[in-house]
Amino acid sequence: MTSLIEQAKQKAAYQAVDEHVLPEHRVIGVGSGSTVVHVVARLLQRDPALNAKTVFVPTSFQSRGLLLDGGLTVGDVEQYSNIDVTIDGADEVDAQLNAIKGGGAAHLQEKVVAEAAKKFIIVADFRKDSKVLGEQWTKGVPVEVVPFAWRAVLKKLQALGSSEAKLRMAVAKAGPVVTDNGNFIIDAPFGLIHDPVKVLRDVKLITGVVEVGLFCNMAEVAYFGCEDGSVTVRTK
Ligand SMILES: O=C(CO)[C@H](O)[C@H](O)COP(=O)(O)O
Repeated sequence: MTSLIEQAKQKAAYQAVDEHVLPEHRVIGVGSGSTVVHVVARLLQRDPALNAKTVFVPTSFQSRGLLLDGGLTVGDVEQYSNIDVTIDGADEVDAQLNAIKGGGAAHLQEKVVAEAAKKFIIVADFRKDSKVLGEQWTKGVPVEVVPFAWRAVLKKLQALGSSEAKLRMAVAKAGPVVTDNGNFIIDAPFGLIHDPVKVLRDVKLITGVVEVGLFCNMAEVAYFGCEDGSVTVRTK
């Protein structure tokens, strides 16, 4: 039986695809994570003739695999820098639609594909819905760093007020998580983030930081699957 959370993810994903992936769209960005699995499932329920005319731009090894397994045509932002719409998950979304992303360590490619899109849509379950970032997602802001600089970046993050910042360690491998881009991830908690743009700027200015998992002023709409089976749609 599907759990409440899985049902919530599915409802949000299906509604977002139904409302934002249009027959005339030719290039669709596809985010990463467990909610995006439902996005791809819904895309695969479309008319196969429509999918055959469409290119899908993945944001990670995981989402590329989902698309290829579904027999869809994949492309990259180098070939397709104008994306009609990108749909992605999030770790937390605030009242203004700013988001924390990178729980799956894919936020660099996710941000590039989101920024290349005319519309960026977030799909999530009820646990991700917050007023202020840092309320629900307390693991910290994911920060992708070049490996040789990680200790230097960690010190700078601590100096910026993230005293609990730490290198993300792998689970089924000794040592750190290595991203799809060959980098490391530092998770940097900043408590409640009332000004995510400032945190984004401050962290991005640290030399050695590749990308910060704060997506500010990017999403047009967020779909949250709720516990009661409904979907909350939040627009800017
Ligand atoms: O940002 C991400 C990966 O880098 C994911 O979109 C985010 O972690 C949400 O994942 P899930 O849908 O599994 O909760």
